[in-house]
Parts: sequence; C-alpha cells; structure tokens
Amino acid sequence: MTDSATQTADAIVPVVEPIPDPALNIRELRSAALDRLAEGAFGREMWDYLEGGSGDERSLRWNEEAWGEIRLAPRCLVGVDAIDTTTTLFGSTVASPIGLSPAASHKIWHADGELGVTSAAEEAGMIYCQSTLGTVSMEDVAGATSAPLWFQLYVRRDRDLTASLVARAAAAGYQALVVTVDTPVLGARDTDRRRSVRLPSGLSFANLAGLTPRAEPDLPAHRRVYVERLDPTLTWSDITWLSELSDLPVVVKGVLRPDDAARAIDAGARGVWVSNHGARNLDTVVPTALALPAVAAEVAGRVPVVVDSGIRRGTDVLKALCLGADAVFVGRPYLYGLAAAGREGALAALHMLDTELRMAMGLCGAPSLDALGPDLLWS
Ligand SMILES: Cc1cc2nc3c(=O)[nH]c(=O)nc-3n(C[C@H](O)[C@H](O)[C@H](O)COP(=O)(O)O)c2cc1C
Ligand SMILES: CCCCC(=O)C(=O)O
Repeated sequence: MTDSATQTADAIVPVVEPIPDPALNIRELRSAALDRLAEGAFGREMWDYLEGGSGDERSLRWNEEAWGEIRLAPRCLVGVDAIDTTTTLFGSTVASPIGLSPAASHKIWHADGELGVTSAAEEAGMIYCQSTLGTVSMEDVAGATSAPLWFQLYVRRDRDLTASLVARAAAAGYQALVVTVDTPVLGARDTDRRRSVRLPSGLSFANLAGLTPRAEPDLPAHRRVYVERLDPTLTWSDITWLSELSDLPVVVKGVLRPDDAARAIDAGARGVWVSNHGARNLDTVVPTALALPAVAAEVAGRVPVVVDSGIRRGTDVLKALCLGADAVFVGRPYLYGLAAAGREGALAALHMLDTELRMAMGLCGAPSLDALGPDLLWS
C-alpha cells in the first residue's frame, strides 16, 4: 500500500488534464457548450441568445417534441450494406441532405467563427447558408471554402443596399439566395430584451461594413442591433423583384402554410424553406414537423423543399425526408458544437447527425434517399 504522505507531488497531481468524454449526441454537445460559455464574461448572455425562443418557449419545446413523436415503421430484410446519402440541390451534388441554417454572428461563440464552421461543412459534404448578419464577410467565406454556399438575405428597407448584397452574393459564387420572410418584426425574445443583446466590441456585421443605410426610425439602443436590419414592409412583390434581380435561385425561408408555398412559387421562388425560425419569433407557432406534410404536398416536387427547426437526431432528419423534404437543415446543433470546441465541435455536430441518419436509414431498410417515404412512418 502506498503511504500518501510519502508520494511525490508528480504522483499526486495528474500531469495531464483528464480528457472529458467526447459528446456522443447533440444533447451532450449542448451541455458542453453551456459549460464552456459559462466560463466567459458574456457567456450567459451569449448562451441565452443562442438557445432562447420567444415568449414562453412553447414552440421551442414543441419543435423537438413533434419530430420525436412521429413513430417509425421500418422495413426489414432489404439489404443495407451500402448507405447512400448523396443528393443534388440547385445543381450541386452534396454528400448529405443535411445543411447548416443561417445564423448571425458566429464569432460571439468562438473565434473560429464562420470560417471554422464552413470548413466543417466542407469536410462533412454539407451546404452552408451564410447569414446577412455574419461576423465574416460573404466574400471571405466564399474565398476560404469549397463547400456549396447559399446566402441568407435580410431584406433592408433600403432596396439599393439590398440589391448590392444580392449582387455581391452572385459575384462571390453563392448558389442560392435564401430570403427570410418570417421576421418582418422582432418577436418577444424576452431574455435578449432584458439583457440588451449586442455584438461584443471588436466584432461587426462584416457584410454590412461600410454600407450606410438610409435613415431608419429612431429606436432604443437595445433594439437597434437587429430591428434596424428588418423590413416590415416586405411583401410578395419583393420576392418577384428578388427573383428577377439575379440568376440566383430564390428560396423563401419561413413558410409554414401550403397557400404561402404556392404563392412563393407563383412569385418566382425556386425553393421553399419550411421553418419557424427555431421558435425564436412567434411563440405557439406550429412546429415544422406538423407543417411540412401539407407544404410538401402543395409543392408536389415543383421546387425543392427544405425544412429546419427542432432537428436534433438522425431519426428527425429521416422523418423530415419521409415527409417530403429534399434537405434538412440545423441551426443550434452546429452552434452548440462551435461554442463547445470551435471548428472541431461544429464538425462533431455534423458527424453526429450524419452518422445517426445513416444508422436510421440502415435500420429502416432504406439504403438511399429515394427509398425514404411516408410508408416508413407509422400511421
Ligand atoms: C443564434 C441563432 C441565430 C440565427 N440567425 C439567423 C439569421 O441571421 N437569419 C435567419 O434567417 N435565421 C437565423 N436563425 C434561424 C435559423 O436559420 C434556423 O431557422 C433555426 O435555428 C432552426 O432551428 P434549430 O435551431 O432548432 O435547428 C438563427 C438561429 C439561431 C439559433
Ligand atoms: C433580427 C434577427 C437577428 C438574427 C436572427 O435571425 C436570430 O437571432 O434568430
């Protein structure tokens, strides 16, 4: 037996820090993100901005629950030794139907920021959609990656400035213009309102650098950061204008109703994105798992249907594909990874979802995406 009193310091104090168990799933990555952010000066503020929903956060809970509640009816004895998840969207063939939803200001969670995340998307073979409100410019993102890129547009009141963003996205090689239509005004994001969410010093909205917007209404300081960047006058005629403005296919993000999906296509959109913005805007809004089937039925294959909000497992991805989505995007999951461990954490999140999707496809007797259909859902 060792007498602890005679042990040397080296024997008592571990020389190497214990390595934390790597997170195995998005829930564990979420905990890791929370732990890491809790150490930083503005960590709690940044966590609340990442995680929060609007109002009483009912839709935030529903989003995840609604995917979870759909039950699977797997086929057996199909032969699933080779699983193929490749798909083609707007002319680009990608390894996975999972994509990265646009999210503002990645650098507030980790210095790796947008470049780290796009590098992870490239390695995972997934589409990255950059936000208008990125902390790295769209040109710098495009110059640093060969990942397929889409550009998310917040239409500005100043249409000349808006048109200049679209022209830059086209010139920089983005492959689609995602127009967010579910945020004409800001919702009841109570935690952000209480904490006056703002960009930490040293960071800026790089796409908007040097652009002076037309004078906008006077707002209290805490509402300026985001509200100034929204346009409550947006209507369907703007979708037509945008779809004629460049060759970029316009994808309308934030559709929840079949009649709006039909109007989007009539207005010139070449893609429909079913989203409730991760329940960050309108509380008690329908979860996308419930909205998707009717939208997909209305679209009927005329244009690609994308879905996001509440996807946390490969089984959620599989269910969305069975319900008619052509691609399934995630927001918070890769941001948890980014906040927990920068580029490597974001990559871990993408690998988790990809691995789980492949497992679910194998277990459901669906070796390729075209084998996924509503018959795999228990009714
Ligand atoms: C922190 C954060 C910032 C976001 N910023 C944007 C944005 O700039 N533009 C946009 O269209 N959507 C934005 N979204 C919404 C996402 O694109 C996406 O619709 C949502 O996160 C999907 O839900 P999920 O987080 O449950 O996956 C943001 C979401 C989060 C969590
Ligand atoms: C005004 C919206 C700011 C970015 C965003 O879309 C989000 O935080 O969800």
